[in-house]
Amino acid sequence: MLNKLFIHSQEIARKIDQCAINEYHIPSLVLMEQAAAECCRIIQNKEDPSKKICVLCGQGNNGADGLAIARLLAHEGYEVSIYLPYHKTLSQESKVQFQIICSLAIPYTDDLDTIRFYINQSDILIDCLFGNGLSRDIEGSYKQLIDMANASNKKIYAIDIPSGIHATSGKILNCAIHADTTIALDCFKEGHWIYPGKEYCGNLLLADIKIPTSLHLENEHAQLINEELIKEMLPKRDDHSHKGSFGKALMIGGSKAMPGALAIAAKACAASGIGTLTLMEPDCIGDLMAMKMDFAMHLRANDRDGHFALSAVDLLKQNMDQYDLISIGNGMQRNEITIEMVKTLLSSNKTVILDADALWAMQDHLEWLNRNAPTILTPHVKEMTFLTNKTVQEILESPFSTVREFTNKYSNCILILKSDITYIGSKNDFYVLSRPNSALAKGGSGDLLCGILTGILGHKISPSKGAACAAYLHSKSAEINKDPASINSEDIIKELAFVLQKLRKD
Ligand SMILES: NC(=O)C1=CN([C@@H]2O[C@H](COP(=O)(O)OP(=O)(O)OC[C@H]3O[C@@H](n4cnc5c(N)ncnc54)[C@H](OP(=O)(O)O)[C@@H]3O)[C@@H](O)[C@H]2O)[C@@H](O)CC1
Ligand SMILES: Nc1ncnc2c1ncn2[C@@H]1O[C@H](COP(=O)(O)OP(=O)(O)O)[C@@H](O)[C@H]1O
Ligand SMILES: [K+]
Repeated sequence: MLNKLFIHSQEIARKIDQCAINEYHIPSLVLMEQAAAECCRIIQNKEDPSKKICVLCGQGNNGADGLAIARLLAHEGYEVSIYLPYHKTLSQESKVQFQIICSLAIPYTDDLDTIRFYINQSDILIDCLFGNGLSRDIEGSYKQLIDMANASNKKIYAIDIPSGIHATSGKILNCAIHADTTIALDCFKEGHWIYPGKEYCGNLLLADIKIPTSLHLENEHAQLINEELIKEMLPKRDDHSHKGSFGKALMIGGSKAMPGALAIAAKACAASGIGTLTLMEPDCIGDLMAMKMDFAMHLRANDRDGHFALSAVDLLKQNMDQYDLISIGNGMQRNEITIEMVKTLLSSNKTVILDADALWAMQDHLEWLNRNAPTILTPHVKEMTFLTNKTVQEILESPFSTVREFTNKYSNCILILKSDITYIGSKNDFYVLSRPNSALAKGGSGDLLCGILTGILGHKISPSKGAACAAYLHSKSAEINKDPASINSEDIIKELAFVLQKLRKD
């Protein structure tokens, strides 16, 4: 049973396979048999044995997996046919698997017209043309096969990764199988979690092929966030505690035009268990904030034109030492004063969370991030353009390397790159959260996350683990039994209490 869901690049996944074979002495065919048995078990659980299955195999080891899967499915009583290219081009492992197929007399062909017939006769296709070894554009008969499979409208299971999707970039190399289900082998590949690769996977599952966990941990990896991981990491709350045990937070933000952003963040922070919370807001919204927030204390700063006046910078300098962690940005407005306040905070030794307008304020001052205390930044993809030289398109195409480049450069930063998939990186950890939910595709969702993050970081937890917990809590609390169009921040904050309770109890 896999308790950690690792994500690797093509190169590292290959290296891990090779290490398992050469250094741990697990024969390649043993790994393959394990992979085939798991795939067969998954398919058997979903498909009746009366179904006819056509397995499309390539010349490499993804194809060898396909031959082993075909054999096991035939053994379970499915009617199976196989496409296999000309014998001479096959990998060593494929040649062994092919001999077994021949001795069992399972029908196979390398002829495109015959395979068209087999595909039409089948209920299900299994795509084993290319896996982690795809290295260049697909042309010729392989392209014809992929087009044929996609046009057939049959249900398709892709093994390891849909053929045509590059395992690191998630890009389509000329054409790709559009799968209904993809069974990743041993680990996820980065390309499973980048568009368009993710979309081509359909329902994405992971098969454990029993490669030692240590091999994943000692190589560069990311982990997919799931409930088990969060249960392990979520900070406990000792009953013999006091308000000082759970952090003293200051949240800075708000303006006449956007008081709600700070209010939402503050409520989410309170609901996440912060010990004490103070809101620093411009005076013009002070009364409103006091009415909205029973729980918080208030540090009112002078206002000008509906936002902080310059004197807020001095007020911050005089007061900031009292707090353990400070967030800044929600509903704050983009102006020189925001830049000055961010600069002040980043010259301190406090844990700082930069959100929303505070991220804009960083665009010409990235050197401020070279500090000893942790800085947690929460950009959505557009805000990420303030922090790199990349365009939105380039960030979307390379989220793993975008985050890694940033955290390699700013080694005490934790970056939460937000979209319907969220990528969380630090110098030591990398987490990916994928729980698409249109309930969160609304203004204010980012403020909620910032509040939950501040609340969780008040507890004793490393900032990157805290960031992973906050991202999970945020999305899990938005999974409410209501139409997503109507789910609002109040609903999500209420649900958070039950999500936390369940995670801590189980
Ligand atoms: N024991 C193990 O190691 C385990 C491996 N496992 C399985 O192995 C899979 C990886 O196997 P793999 O490395 O053989 O790569 P695979 O994806 O089958 O294709 C490579 C072949 O395709 C060729 N080729 C590439 N691009 C091409 C193109 N555009 N058009 C045409 N040809 C192209 C390439 O040729 P070359 O580039 O060398 O000229 C080479 O011949 C992995 O996904 C998993 O399923 C698991 O069972 C776990 C244990
Ligand atoms: N379709 C979606 N599925 C899952 N999460 C989403 C989706 N759309 C947005 N989110 C999440 O909601 C939050 C939106 O943040 P942001 O864009 O900063 O919102 P705002 O600035 O309006 O508060 C992020 O955490 C993002 O990951
Ligand atoms: K495949």
